[in-house]
Amino acid sequence: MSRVLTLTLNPALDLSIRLAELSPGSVNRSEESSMTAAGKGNNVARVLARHSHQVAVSGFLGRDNQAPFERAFHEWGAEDRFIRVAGETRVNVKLSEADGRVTDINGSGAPVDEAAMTQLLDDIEAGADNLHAVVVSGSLPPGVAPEWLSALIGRLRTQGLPVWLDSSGKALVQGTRARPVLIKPNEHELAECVGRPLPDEAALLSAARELQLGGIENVLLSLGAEGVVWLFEGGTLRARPPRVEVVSTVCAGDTLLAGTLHGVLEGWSREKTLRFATALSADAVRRIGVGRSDVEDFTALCDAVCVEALTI
Ligand SMILES: Nc1ncnc2c1ncn2[C@@H]1O[C@H](COP(=O)(O)OP(=O)(O)O)[C@@H](O)[C@H]1O
Ligand SMILES: O=P(O)(O)OC[C@H]1O[C@](O)(COP(=O)(O)O)[C@@H](O)[C@@H]1O
Repeated sequence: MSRVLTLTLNPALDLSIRLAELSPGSVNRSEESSMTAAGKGNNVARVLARHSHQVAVSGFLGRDNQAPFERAFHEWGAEDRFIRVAGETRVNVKLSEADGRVTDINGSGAPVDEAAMTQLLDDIEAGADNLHAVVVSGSLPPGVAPEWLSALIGRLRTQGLPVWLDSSGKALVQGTRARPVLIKPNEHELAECVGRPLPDEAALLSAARELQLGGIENVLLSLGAEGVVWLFEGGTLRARPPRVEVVSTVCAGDTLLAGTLHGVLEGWSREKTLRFATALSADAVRRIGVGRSDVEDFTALCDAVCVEALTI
């Protein structure tokens, strides 16, 4: 069992709605809906806690609707170290249609002030002992600048902590400058990060390698249904998931990151780690929410993942 801190600076309540087909501009009827405590770091925490790691969750949480988060953290067995801020945590809407199409409507989040940012830094400094990894995931709320994120990652690194970063836009650009040990961009995020279009797989792989050679030890490039490419010093592994029935792709990226971190913390080989993480994220798309490894066919799912070494 390892100790992990997840930082979700901009958490969310995910309102997931399943419907046959979205008809914009008219009254739609849902087939199923649910509200879940989420946000990228929290989703990672949920998966890690389920795999027996000791997890602390932190970031900024709106005081006015914190009850469902507190219930969820308690249920997951995660230590709640969120800094409370004024107002409500955002609600993100996820519309999943029968054909697998997902429409995300993500809010901007509750504003965060300097005092809360200082409190978070102090709390991290006080509670960083014996951590095996820190996951920093998701977008930034109003008031938090990408440069602050970069400084935060720099500080964690100075404390000797391996930081895993999954973000987007300017936060990813600035966060990457502080050299986390791993980043997990999808293709759009990678293009934003290097500041140029990446029209095909060759362009994507060479941009990912560029970042890795520039000092990011691991780049985990996620490619949706096409799978994932893991670039590290001296090698590249590619994994392809089996075809699965798509219910919702929301949380697939968070599950992939959590599954990879689980394998690394367990000391597994990269091949075993990537196979597991790819299978876990394939399971995530079969359901609303994060992937599960306690399902009956999980071994078969792992066996069906195709892992190969690439020479790039
Ligand atoms: N349709 C799918 N079938 C099987 N696996 C999938 C599918 N979509 C995503 N995945 C898995 O989930 C991972 C993350 O998905 P991706 O969409 O790339 O991430 P993000 O949600 O961060 O954009 C992929 O690398 C892949 O392993
Ligand atoms: O912080 P962001 O980038 O707005 O993303 C938050 C959203 O991403 C999620 O964490 C899902 O992320 P992935 O689909 O990339 O795994 C949702 O739970 C949440 O609503």
